[in-house]
Order: sequence, then structure tokens, then C-alpha cells
Amino acid sequence: MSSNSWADVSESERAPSGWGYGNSRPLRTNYVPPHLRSRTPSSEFAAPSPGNDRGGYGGGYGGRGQGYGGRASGYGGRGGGGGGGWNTRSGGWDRRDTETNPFGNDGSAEPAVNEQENTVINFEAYEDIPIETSGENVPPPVNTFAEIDLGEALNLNIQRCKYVKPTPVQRNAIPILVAGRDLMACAQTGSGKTAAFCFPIISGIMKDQQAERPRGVRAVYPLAVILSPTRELACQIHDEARKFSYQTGVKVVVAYGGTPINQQLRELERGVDILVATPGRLNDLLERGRVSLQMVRFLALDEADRMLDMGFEPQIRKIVQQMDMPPPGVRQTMLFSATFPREIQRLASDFLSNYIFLAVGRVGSSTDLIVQRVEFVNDSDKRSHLMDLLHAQRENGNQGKQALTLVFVETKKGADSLENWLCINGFPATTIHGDRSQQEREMALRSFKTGRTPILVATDVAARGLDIPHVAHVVNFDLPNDIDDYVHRIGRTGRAGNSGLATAFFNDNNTSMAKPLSELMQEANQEVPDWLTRYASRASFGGGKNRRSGGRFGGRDFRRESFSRGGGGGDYYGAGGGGYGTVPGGGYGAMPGGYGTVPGGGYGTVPGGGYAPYGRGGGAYYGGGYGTVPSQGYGPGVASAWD
Ligand SMILES: Nc1ncnc2c1ncn2[C@@H]1O[C@H](COP(=O)(O)OP(=O)(O)OP(=O)(O)O)[C@@H](O)[C@H]1O
Repeated sequence: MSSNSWADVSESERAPSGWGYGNSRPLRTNYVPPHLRSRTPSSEFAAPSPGNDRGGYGGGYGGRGQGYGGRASGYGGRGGGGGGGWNTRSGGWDRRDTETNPFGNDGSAEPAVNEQENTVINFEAYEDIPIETSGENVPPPVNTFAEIDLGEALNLNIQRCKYVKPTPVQRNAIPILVAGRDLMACAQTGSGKTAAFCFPIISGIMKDQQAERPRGVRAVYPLAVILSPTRELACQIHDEARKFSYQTGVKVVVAYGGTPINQQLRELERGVDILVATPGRLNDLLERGRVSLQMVRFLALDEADRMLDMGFEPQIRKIVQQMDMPPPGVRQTMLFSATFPREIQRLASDFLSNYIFLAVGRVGSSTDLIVQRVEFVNDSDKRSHLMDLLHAQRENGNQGKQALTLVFVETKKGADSLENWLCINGFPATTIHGDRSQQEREMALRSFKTGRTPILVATDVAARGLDIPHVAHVVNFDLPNDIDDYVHRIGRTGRAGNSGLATAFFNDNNTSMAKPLSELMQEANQEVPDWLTRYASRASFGGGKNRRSGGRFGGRDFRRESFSRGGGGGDYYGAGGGGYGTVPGGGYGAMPGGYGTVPGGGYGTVPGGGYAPYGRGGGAYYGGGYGTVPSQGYGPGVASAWD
């Protein structure tokens, strides 16, 4: 089926009951709302719901059996999509009757069915984007939401969001996830990854015919867990997921640190299908026995590479591997980010089963919707230089209004001090960083979003995931030490097909960033100043953790690299190889260097083995050859290092 507009969607929805998988055996919906599941046998609620005249269809790709042991095999052993009928869930008990409208418009939330092309997103910007997938039996992409069987209630919400057609990551990821497959997906900042994992989760829960959960006295049993590295991002995902699940009967709850836990506990007690959480708070809830992961069918890690880096990995392992969550292959796991260093891919594969790797655009690349500038500015001149930029911006701005500008700095103290200085100099600014209370952080974000304080000075806490409309300019007042952080930071502008501007202040303290930065800019068709190229060529000797050599599009699935290469390499996340510069991509397969047999050689315990901040050796990215040992090898072929 192919369809181009929402009119087609409506048409297909009017079709009689055969719109599922065209199969027989209608079932009565036996959905039980989450707040009652732990108390009441589901049979009491199995009465046919008056508003739901579509029977479910048990056929298709294989429905789920009892518990999580019994899924019929479909793609790769997990039944996945298509099993159940749609639980449209009307009835006396339905929480949809009292649900607040998250769209916050006229209250009726009437979908804009006939709305033409979405005004929010410039799809042409994505037309030529290269897509790469690997893994077994990759389900084909779709061109429209109508081609995917997401269910009526969710389709209405997609219309309410004015999403006319799927973005490239959605086109590819949604069918994969609806088919029940595990996924590691890498797509550029601002390209719609949130919906790409939320839609299949919501739709999967709506289809679930097996909604009975244990009757815990204290614990609640979410069916899906979405983890996010920051509290603000957790809130944002929660807000989005609430919109997508409006009137579906699927209940989304958020839990994050820095706010009283009791309030969140009360919310959880009212029932939860999808729990969006930060790892620390979720661990707390698990330890208190207030949440059980026993019934989790879907696990999503947003900003997955961050979630699995040194800071978070132990907490994630605890949640995913040491509590009562079903193992990979039983639950469905989805990892999303704009960047996926190779050694993180390797770590991540522990959490996945027979997964598909999807790269939309080049892994870790920035979108060329963002104009990137880099200027040489000594530390002592940074403030006055920033001031010049802000003045120019104000003059060119709309009616002298300051455009929203996000300024990234290295430290919390630096953030406070710059904020103060800007305010004194007539530029209304606020700040967000880890030393501020959660209330202050949320207030700062609101004040920035509404334009009341159009300048936000931030540490990396605001670098990932935040979707703030109309950020015109991102200034890297202090450059990060990691090119991936740079990619995420500048990705706060140029979102959803819009253009944006990113300016970086570079000086002698940032020489390690010269090469990856100039490569990244080249890939994104940006003008690289000659002086930066000179810095970059000097920095070539010795490799370094931020290597981005290669220049081939597309993400590299590390599984492919492992099998297809020996020690050589040259891709960014490629199979390692010697330091670049004098020996670009030179393979040193025969040199053990301690990386051969220990995946991620020295990870964690031998920081010097790889690159210090991450302590990971082995991979090309942070791997050997760093610093003074330019062409250190990676052992007898990377294949052995990663397999
Ligand atoms: N199909 C669509 N049509 C129109 N707008 C969309 C569509 N999908 C997503 N958007 C909008 O695009 C914006 C960016 O989406 P989102 O925040 O999910 O990006 P992301 O890929 O997760 O970015 P990041 O890597 O920074 O986390 C959001 O405002 C979202 O509402």
C-alpha cells in the first residue's frame, strides 16, 4: 500500500475490519487499564468495549503467547508487531474520559486531517540522505505513516502533531521495530528519533492482548522503559510520549532525580505502561521495590552512546542485567543516538539480540542544515567576542529582538560567571548546569524557550536531545574535548529541517579538536579556515581519540567492520589501524599492543590503555595511537578485538 496524504490515511481507516493483517479470528479486546491491573483479574474487564468495533487479529507476524517465554516466532524469533488487535479501549472505566489534552489547544484536539505538508519540517533537506542498514532480514522502509499499521488512535495523534510524513529515520526504524526487531539506530540531531521509538512502543502496547500483570502490593509493572541521560530530556520525552499516546489508553509516567520521589510514586501508583526515567531515579525506585521490570517488553535507550559510556554504564547494567528485566531476545531493545562510537556499539551489543543496525546519514555527522563557523579567539578575548556576536545578532534580528542563543561553556562556575557578566552588560541571560536545583534548571529552560531570557549559558547538561524551537545560534564559547559532544551541542539548532548557525571559539587549548573538527566541517560541506587546516595537519601525528578519518558516508556497523577487516582501517568507527597522518589508515594487525584479545582493551581499569577520559582502548576512535605513540597497533586484527 502506498499513500501520500492524510486523506489516504482516513480512507484506510474507514475500511472494514480487514485493516489489520487481513487475518481471521477476531478476538475480544481484554485490555485492563494500568491502575486496575494490579488489583483486578482482567476477566472482569474483558467485556467488549462499546466503541471498539474492530476485532483484533491474532495472525500476522505472530502474536505473543503467555508471559514472555512464549512469543511465536516472526522476525528473528520475536513475534513483534501485528499480533494483537487494537485496544481502542472505550468503556466506562476508560481513563481517556478524563485525560487532559496534552496538545493544549482548543480542547477538542481535532486533528488537522487535511493539512497539507507540515510547515514545521523541511523534508527536502533530507531527500538525499544516505541510509545504511545491516543485519538479517531487514524489513523494508515505508514512505508514509499510513503504510504502517500503528492503530487508529495513534494515527490521530500523529495528525494532531501535524506530522504529515515520516522523517528518514522514522521511515526506516518504525517498520523494523513494529516487526519486533532489536535496533541500534544512528540518525542526525533533530531528525525525529523520539517518535521513531515512541510510535512502535505505543502501538505495541495498544496491540497487546496479554496485558495482565502481576498483582504486586507495592510495585508497579511497566511494559516499556525509556531511559534518558538528563532530567530535562526525560521530561521532554514524557511530554512527547503523552501527546503520541493521547486517547490510546496507554499511560506514560516520568521519574527523574532532583524532585520529591513521593509525588512520582503517587503518579506511578495510578498506573503506568511506559516509564520514562533517568537511571539514578529508576535505580532508586527499583531498590525500594516500587517498580518491577518483570513485564518490560520494550526497552529504549535514548542518547544510547551516552547511556553506555563510563558515567552511566554501571547503572544501566544494573537496571538491565541485574534486576528482573527479561533478557534480550525476550524484551525488545532499541538504542538511538546521533553518535555511536565503535566501542560503545560493541558494549551495546550485550543488550541486544539479532539486531539491525541503521544509520541515517553518516554516524556522528552533523547536518549541513547547520552553518558552522570556527573563529580563533584567545581565552581573554572570548567575552568581548561573544558580545560582538550578540550585538550583531540583535541588530539583524527581528525587530531588534535577540534571537535565541545557546552558549556552551566548560564549567558550572564558568556558566554562572558568564551569565552574570551578560546580564550586567544588558543581555538577559540565564543558565543551566548541574549545580542548580532542578526547579531552577526547569525555570531557566522555560524562560529561555519563551524568549524571556533569550540567552542560555549551559554546560553539557543541555547538549543532548533538547528540542527547543527557534534556537538560532549555538556558540561553543568553550569547545568540548570530544567531537561527539560538539555534534550534539550544535544539534540544538538546525532541527527538523530548519537551518541554524553554530560558532566555535578555538584557540591553542583546543588543538586536539582541530582535526576532527575540520573533518566534520568538510563532511558537512562547511568552509574550513586555512588556519584550522594547518592546526589539523599538525595534530595528525599521534592519532588521537577524536579521529574521524575515512570520509565515507554512513555509519559503520561494528559487526561488519569486525568481519571485513584485519587491522587496517581508516573509517571513523572503522577497524582501527595505525595513527593517521603519516600512516593514514595504516593497518598494524600484527602488533598486539594489548588490544587484540581484550575487547575494548583495558576498558575502565587501565585508563591509559585507551584514551584517558573514557579509558577505552581497542577501538579506532579512542584507541591506541593516542598521544606520543602515533602508530600503535590494535592487535592481531580488530576482528579478534571485537568478537
Ligand atoms: N514526521 C515528522 N514531521 C514533522 N515534524 C517532526 C516529525 N518527526 C519529528 N518531528 C519534529 O522534529 C523535531 C525534532 O525531533 P526529535 O527531538 O525527536 O529529534 P532527535 O532526532 O531525537 O534529536 P536529538 O538527536 O537532538 O535528540 C521535534 O520538534 C519533532 O516534533
